[in-house]
Amino acid sequence: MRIIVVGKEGQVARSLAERARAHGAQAVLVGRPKLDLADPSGIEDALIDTGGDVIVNAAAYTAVDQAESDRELAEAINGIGAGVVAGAAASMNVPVIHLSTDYVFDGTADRPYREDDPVSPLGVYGASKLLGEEAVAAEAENHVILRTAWVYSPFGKNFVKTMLRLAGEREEVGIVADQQGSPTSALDIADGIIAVSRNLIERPEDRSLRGLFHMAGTGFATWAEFAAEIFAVSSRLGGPSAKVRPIATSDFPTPAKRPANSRLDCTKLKEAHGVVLPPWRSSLEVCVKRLIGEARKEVAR
Ligand SMILES: NC(=O)C1=CN([C@@H]2O[C@H](COP(=O)(O)OP(=O)(O)OC[C@H]3O[C@@H](n4cnc5c(N)ncnc54)[C@H](O)[C@@H]3O)[C@@H](O)[C@H]2O)C=CC1
Repeated sequence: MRIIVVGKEGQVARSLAERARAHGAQAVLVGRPKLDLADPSGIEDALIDTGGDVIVNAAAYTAVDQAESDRELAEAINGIGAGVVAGAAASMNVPVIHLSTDYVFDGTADRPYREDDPVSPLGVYGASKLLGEEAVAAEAENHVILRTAWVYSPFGKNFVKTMLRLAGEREEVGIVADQQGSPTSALDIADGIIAVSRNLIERPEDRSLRGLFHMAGTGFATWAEFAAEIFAVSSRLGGPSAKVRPIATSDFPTPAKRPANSRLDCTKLKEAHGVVLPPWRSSLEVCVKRLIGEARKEVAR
């Protein structure tokens, strides 16, 4: 199976590149300058030129706060560009897997969100990702949209790397304790995407495999609990650690509002695709171990 991955540098794109081989698959990454989601004119040609059995769109405008003052570009990349990728997949007659976000919800529900719950994004980023969901569904019948949340990995910028850096600089960090979600390893997302890809290719007529699904790490936490676990694992491994001071969202104002409840109910994915991501704590341990190991190697060099 040859997977065309849109995006070259992102957490999910790099995780797909790393995990594909372990699954006997090949991931071919295509991104700027060859494919720019903000420039629809070159997208289909770049995808046809790359060629593959399935397209995964792992690229997006992901700067949540910056998007508040950059609506046009966020909508071009996350909305229009995503639709053009899906349209190209349809004309190539291959399935498309698109990534979306918990930020399509306003976070006011008192239980984990299901796929058919009403959407109501709080900011420009969430609204632009919702446009993308609608465009993908309109352009390609043979699609899967995977909403995920709180993504971290050994790659790029993310909460785990930020916490480990801060632990090296401070004794205490203030972390919001009134937002809940599921920390999700991009490496687990990659494993999940590869399993979903195989299902789509092996069962081209099965409609239950197509459509919208939630895919996040198993179990829930607040950001403060997530940070405390990062420090606990790091400290066990002899890495940097800090004390977590729980704070309220209102103590940490940001340009974009975040949902208080980002919990995603992933039952539909399990029932249709047989995919369940591992408990968030076990995947977090793998990532922290790897980051501390890499930092030690760097120092030894
Ligand atoms: N990071 C997170 O916590 C969450 C991410 N998601 C979604 O998951 C997907 C993957 O996210 P990450 O890997 O964390 O993102 P990332 O921010 O690590 O990577 C985004 C990638 O998109 C590429 N990109 C940006 N603009 C582009 C353009 N105009 N043309 C081509 N490529 C472009 C970047 O170069 C980068 O490779 C995205 O769709 C994101 O919206 C959903 C929920 C949470």
